[in-house]
Amino acid sequence: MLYIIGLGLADERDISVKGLEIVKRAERVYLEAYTAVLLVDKDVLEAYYGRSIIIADRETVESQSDSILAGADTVDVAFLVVGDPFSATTHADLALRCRQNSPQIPTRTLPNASILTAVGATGLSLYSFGQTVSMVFYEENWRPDSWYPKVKENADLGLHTLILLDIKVKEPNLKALERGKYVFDPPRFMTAAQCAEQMLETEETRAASEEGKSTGVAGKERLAVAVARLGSEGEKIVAGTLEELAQQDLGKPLHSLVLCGWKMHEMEWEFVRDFAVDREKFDEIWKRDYAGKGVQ
Ligand SMILES: C[S@@+](CC[C@H](N)C(=O)[O-])C[C@H]1O[C@@H](n2cnc3c(N)ncnc32)[C@H](O)[C@@H]1O
Repeated sequence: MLYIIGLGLADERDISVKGLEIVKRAERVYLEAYTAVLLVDKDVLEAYYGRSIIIADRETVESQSDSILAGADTVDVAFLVVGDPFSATTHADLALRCRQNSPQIPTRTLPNASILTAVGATGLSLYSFGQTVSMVFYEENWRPDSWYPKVKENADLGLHTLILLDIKVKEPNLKALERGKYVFDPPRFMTAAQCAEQMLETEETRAASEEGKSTGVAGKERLAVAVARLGSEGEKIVAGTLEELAQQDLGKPLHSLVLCGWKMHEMEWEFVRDFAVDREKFDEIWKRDYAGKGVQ
């Protein structure tokens, strides 16, 4: 059996009791370590679980899954995923390969907390979120803004947008590669401030280009909520305009950003304003542009 086990969001103790029992008795234990990370290192997990763990990077999971699935039709293999295994990740692929395997490999999933629901701690109603989008690191010649039309679609419906931020682990260093050397860059995690900055830049670029490309959905005075390390003791939530949040340092990863929808309800506003960098400004903008007004 392949057990796909969610680890939750913060540390080694967020695994469920059921999950831990399986980890303790499984033949092999893998940790998927590229779509999200816990706030603790592998050795802390190993000490708590009493098991050694094999790190499964993207290459292993996507191109060498046979090594993970080997023998899983007869023995138990545990595949650990940070957060919830089927939330904002692509592990349906691994489960599908189990079905297609001959003989078929039975699978079982153990769900856990996910950023998709933990974000409710901001006070924004999960009923009022539209499609989730991802923000990748802008590079010198590559500044993809495919997130923009999706944010616009959500905004047209008055809905909030959860923006998940880029994680780069085990990326080959391109300069070294040109010299024939295979070395990895240090891991990089996008901050909420970097995300806000990129959004403002895209809005500005669109405003300066052909008419109609800029809609204001990522303008300086759009209200948003930045979150860091949700679910951990040191979690942080800060609300403000995109311009304000581009200046906020929320500390260690992981971070996410929520862009507030026009229909932000009074009850949501009351909750969120407690996290505001500048409460007066937050209130003023909410009353002027939001407060259930619908599309502007
Ligand atoms: C690809 S998603 C993986 C989601 C995971 N499977 C889950 O269910 O939460 C990873 C992104 O979610 C966000 N994220 C995950 N955990 C977080 C946390 N505890 N606090 C804030 N953001 C988090 C970050 O933006 C991170 O880059």
